[in-house]
Amino acid sequence: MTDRKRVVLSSDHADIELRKTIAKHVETLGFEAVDIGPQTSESTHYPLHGQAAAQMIAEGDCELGILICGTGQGIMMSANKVPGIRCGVCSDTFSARMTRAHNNAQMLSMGARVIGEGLALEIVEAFLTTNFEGGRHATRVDMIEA
Ligand SMILES: O=C[C@H](O)[C@H](O)[C@H](O)COP(=O)(O)O
Repeated sequence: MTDRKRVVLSSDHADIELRKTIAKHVETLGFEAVDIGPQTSESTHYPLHGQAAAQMIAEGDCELGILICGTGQGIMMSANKVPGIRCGVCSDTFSARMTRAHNNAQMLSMGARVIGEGLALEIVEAFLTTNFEGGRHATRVDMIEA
């Protein structure tokens, strides 16, 4: 039995090695990494993977999620089609903090062809270690959901 928050990870073929490196980093930060693949770099379709990961959050299997595709855009759009999911694409740590603090995003998306590994790991840490501030931001997030 663990009380660590579960973080689902998925990607398309753009960079499965970056996803695996991030999964290890997620564990070192004290979270449980739930890496749902894919396991090979064979060309695949990002909507499948964005939707599968988002569904795990929507169903309560995981609290947070991290997605990777070439730009972070397509897999983010796919995740955001799942009701109740808020996923932001981030290429900087400020945005990663704010998408948690102000938007209560459960999912972070990044572009493996946009940023390098070092920055990706810092963005992940900023995202996972920031909490939603609530207050006026909760009113706005409720408006998104409505
Ligand atoms: O938003 C979409 C992502 O960037 C995909 O990773 C990208 O479109 C895949 O392109 P390709 O099939 O040329 O590797």
